[in-house]
Amino acid sequence: MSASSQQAANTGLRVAILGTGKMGGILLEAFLRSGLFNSDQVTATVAHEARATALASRLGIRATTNNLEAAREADVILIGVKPAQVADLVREISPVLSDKKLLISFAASVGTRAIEEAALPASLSVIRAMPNTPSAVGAGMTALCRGRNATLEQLDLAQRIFATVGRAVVVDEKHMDAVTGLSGSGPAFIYIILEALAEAGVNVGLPRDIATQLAAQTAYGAAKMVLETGSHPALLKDEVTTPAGCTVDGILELEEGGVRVTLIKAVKRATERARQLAGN
Ligand SMILES: NC(=O)C1=CN([C@@H]2O[C@H](COP(=O)(O)OP(=O)(O)OC[C@H]3O[C@@H](n4cnc5c(N)ncnc54)[C@H](OP(=O)(O)O)[C@@H]3O)[C@@H](O)[C@H]2O)C=CC1
Ligand SMILES: O=C(O)[C@@H]1CCC=N1
Repeated sequence: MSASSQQAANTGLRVAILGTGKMGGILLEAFLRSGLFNSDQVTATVAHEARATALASRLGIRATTNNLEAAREADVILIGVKPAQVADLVREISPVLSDKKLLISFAASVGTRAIEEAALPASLSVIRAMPNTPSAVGAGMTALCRGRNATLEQLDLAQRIFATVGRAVVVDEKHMDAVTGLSGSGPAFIYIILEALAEAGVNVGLPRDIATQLAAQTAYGAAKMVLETGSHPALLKDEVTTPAGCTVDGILELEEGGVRVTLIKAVKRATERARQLAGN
């Protein structure tokens, strides 16, 4: 059963998502679907009134452009604005922050220390998360780390929250930009690979809808094999590669095209950029 179809125990907590754009919207809808929060426990904020109105009427939640009001009533505050906006937003809501609230930022690049320094009180509990968009279908991957004031219980709460939308792991904060470059940006890299595989299927004569299905299910199956067998991907690849068969010919093309190096460089570039995003 996928995580999205599992009902989670309601936390009984009030939550505010400040910056409910693409990622925030995906998390919000998934949390509501899982039963983790009911619509009357959630407030979402955005920059534009029209978007707030649309969100409120579509999801039956309270949506506003007023961050202070939303944060005042929340036990858990999720931050999903652009990295360069995080510090200002935290300063804006500081008058209503207290030791009793937990702040979880899922903005790329912004460290827990920077958030703690922008916040009053200085003892605010901060957790940093890096989710990804497959959270929309319960197949998300989120990495979490805690700031200096967050307790293990709060980290556990954050892990339970994100586990309702997929897998959630705890990492050292020093790894968060690498996580961003790999699993945060990763879905975009995989979509390009799927698009290319589907195009390849069309090139060898398959109808596009079938080719897309074959490509996506093959990627899903291969990913599931890695996760569920625990086998090294190289060993699983060897199972497919019949001596003097056709797979090895395809692999030769991949190696000649530098697919490994290209993917390594893509994650490296995304990680390097993630390190800079808080600044601009
Ligand atoms: N997209 C992804 O795959 C992932 C994104 N992230 C992180 O999530 C964050 C948002 O990214 P994404 O969702 O892609 O971007 P979006 O541009 O879709 O979302 C940003 C949201 O912030 C809102 N906003 C802007 N200013 C304010 C403000 N002052 N107060 C309240 N809300 C405000 C915008 O409102 P409006 O809609 O009205 O313009 C918009 O809804 C980033 O920090 C990113 O690093 C993390 C993991 C994955
Ligand atoms: O592209 C970005 O900056 C965000 C962070 C990870 C995924 N999307």
